Amino acid sequence: MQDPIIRINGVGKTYEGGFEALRRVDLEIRRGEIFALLGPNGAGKTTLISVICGLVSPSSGDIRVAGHDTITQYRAARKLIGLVPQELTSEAFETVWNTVSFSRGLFGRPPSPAHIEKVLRALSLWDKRNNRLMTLSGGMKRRVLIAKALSHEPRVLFLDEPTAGVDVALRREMWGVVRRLREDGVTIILTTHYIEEAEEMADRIGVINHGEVVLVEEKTALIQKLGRKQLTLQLHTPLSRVPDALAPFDLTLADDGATLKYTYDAAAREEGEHGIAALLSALKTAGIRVKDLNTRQSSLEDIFVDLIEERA
Ligand SMILES: Nc1ncnc2c1ncn2[C@@H]1O[C@H](COP(=O)(O)OP(=O)(O)OP(=O)(O)O)[C@@H](O)[C@H]1O
Repeated sequence: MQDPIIRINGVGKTYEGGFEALRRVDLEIRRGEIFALLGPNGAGKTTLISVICGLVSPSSGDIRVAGHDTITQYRAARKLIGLVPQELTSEAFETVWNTVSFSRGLFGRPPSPAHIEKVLRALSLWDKRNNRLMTLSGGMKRRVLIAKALSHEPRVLFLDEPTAGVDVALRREMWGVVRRLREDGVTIILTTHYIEEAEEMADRIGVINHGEVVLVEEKTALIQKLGRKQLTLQLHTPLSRVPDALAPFDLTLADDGATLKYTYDAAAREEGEHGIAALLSALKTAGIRVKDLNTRQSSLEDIFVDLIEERA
């Protein structure tokens, strides 16, 4: 495997007052991936991002960004990182161009109008470059946040809940922006409360709960591995109970007597003893006629809720 762009090694954080927000986190972020960090409120997502960005010092462990230690080589590490916070701070009277150019200067980079132009064009902000921030729509302000974070040409971009509180159209637009950045080779780490966002965007997913990374997995593998499938059968004639012959399938009969549900591991072979083909044939033998059927794959949301509840 390629060298990871971020290597987090045994990182813990205990805040003053004794609250342990992170417990021995080990995590590697791959170059060029979109990594979604999921977790309930207070799980430690912002703390982890802040530690990686050098805004909060870890109580234990160490972090390397492209080989640079975030404490002993802070400037070199920080230069490679862009951080998109949730909200714009008060620069209402500044123009888009000045705000973004100024951000670049903060990282000690020499002025580069060509780079600022490229960023503004990529984010569809070029026409607005001379507008004051206060005159922009919510969606444009979000894009300015990203432009600022990209002004110094980082290789890793952190997005802290990039679409919190925005409408569906804008959320989709933001997803498009993030995907294009990835195509440019930027590694993206985003935190989100929206499972749909992780499901849509991420290559890999990390789940953090009570300061611990409880799971890291490729998104597709995660859905396949932990996902369950549910087969719903609409029966021709309602049943009063599930016939004994079907007991091995562990079916549930809805109150109307006409809906049977069968839940099974998505990873399990469907042809097995308890597979769908076996079930359909057993139904036939039992003389139960099926009017309609459909299957549903459990979503990442189902998986996530199960995981968090398990560990609560
Ligand atoms: N400066 C601080 N001092 C003491 N405790 C803190 C401090 N900052 C955060 N915490 C606590 O650490 C825990 C983790 O907070 P953090 O902000 O990292 O969670 P989060 O996963 O980002 O949550 P959310 O989804 O609500 O933003 C919380 O219980 C929080 O109250």
